Amino acid sequence: MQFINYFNQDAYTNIAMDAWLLKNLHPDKPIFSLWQNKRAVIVGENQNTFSEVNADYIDAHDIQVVRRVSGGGAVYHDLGNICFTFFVPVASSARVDFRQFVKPMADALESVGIHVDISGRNDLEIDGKKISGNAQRYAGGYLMHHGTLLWNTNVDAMVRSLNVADEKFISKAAKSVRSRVGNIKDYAPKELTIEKFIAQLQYYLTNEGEDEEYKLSETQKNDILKLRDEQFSQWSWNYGKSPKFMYNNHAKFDGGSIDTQIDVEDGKITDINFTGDFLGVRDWREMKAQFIGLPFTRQAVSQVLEKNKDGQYFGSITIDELLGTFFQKDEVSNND
Ligand SMILES: Nc1ncnc2c1ncn2[C@@H]1O[C@H](COP(=O)(O)OC(=O)CCCC[C@@H]2CCSS2)[C@@H](O)[C@H]1O
Repeated sequence: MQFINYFNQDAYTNIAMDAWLLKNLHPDKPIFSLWQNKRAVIVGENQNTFSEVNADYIDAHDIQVVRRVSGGGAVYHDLGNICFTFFVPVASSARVDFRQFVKPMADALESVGIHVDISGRNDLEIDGKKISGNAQRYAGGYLMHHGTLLWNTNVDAMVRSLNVADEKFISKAAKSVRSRVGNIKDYAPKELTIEKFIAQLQYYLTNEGEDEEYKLSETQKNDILKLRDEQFSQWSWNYGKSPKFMYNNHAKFDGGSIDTQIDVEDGKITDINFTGDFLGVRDWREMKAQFIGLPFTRQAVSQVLEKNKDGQYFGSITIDELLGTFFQKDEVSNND
C-alpha cells in the first residue's frame, strides 16, 4: 500500500487532513498513513464536547480538543499514541466491514511479535485491555477508516482528560464507551522502541517497503491548512457543533442549596434557571439576560457573576461555589 506522511503533530491539522483527504484524495487503490498528535482529545462527530471533556484539566494542561468527522466516542492522544488512517475506494458504504481494516492492523502487530484479539466492538485488545479504538466515515465512493494504537500513553492523563460526571448532561449526543485500556509497550519485546515499532508497521503495510510515498503537492498542503484554520481549529466546530443539551445540577452548601438548569444550543446558553434554597439579597433573574447567548464556558459565566457580585444574588453562596455547580473543578495538581 502507498502511504502519506502527515506533516506535523498538531491535532487541528491532522484531523483536518483526515477530513480533507477523504473528500479530495480519491485514490485508485488503498492508501494509509501513520501519524501522531501532541496531547489532544478527539471527540466523535455527534458528541457533546462539553460532557466528554474535563474542561478544567484540559485548560490547565494545554490539551487540544478537536471534533473529527467520524462517529464513535472521545479518545485521548499524546505522543505515546499512534494513529493510522486508511483511505479506500469502495463500491458502497453498506458493504464496508469494520473487520476488514481492523484485521490488517492486527496482522501488522502480529508481524512485530505482538498478539492482539479483536473484541466484539472491533476494538483491538491485549489481555482483555483495549489498545486500539477505530472509527469510519464514508463519502462519495471513498472510505476513511482511522484508529489508534496505545503504545505508552499516559493513562492517568487520559482518564482525567475524559472524565466528566455526564449524567448532568441530557441530550441525544453519542456517548463514549469507557473501557479498561492498556499499553502495547508492556507486552512488546523489551528492545522495541516506539520509533522502531512505527517503522516496522510501516514496513509491513508497504509490502516490505516496496510501495512508495504518495507525495502531496504544496497546493494540497495549503488547502489542508486552510481547512484547519477555517473549521477544525474553531470553537464553533469543536464545541459549537455539540447537539443541543440541557445541563442539570444540584449542589448543597453551608448557605443553602441550588438547582441549576441550563439549555445550550450551538455551544451557547439559550436559557438558564436557578431554583432551591438560597436567600439572595436581590433576585438573580435581574441578570438572567446577561447569560443568554454566552458560550457555556467557565470564563464567560464567571465574568457575568463577577460583574454582578455586589447584588449578592445568591446570598452567602460564593462565586466559586456557584461556578462549581456549572463546571467541575479539577482537583488534581498541575505539576504533571
Ligand atoms: N487513544 C486511545 N486509544 C484507544 N482507546 C482509548 C484511547 N483514549 C481513550 N480510550 C478509551 O476508549 C474509550 C472510548 O471508546 P469509544 O469506543 O467510545 O470511542 C473510540 O474508541 C473512538 C476511536 C476513534 C479513533 C480515531 C482515530 C484517529 S482520530 S480518533 C475511552 O473512554 C477510553 O476508555
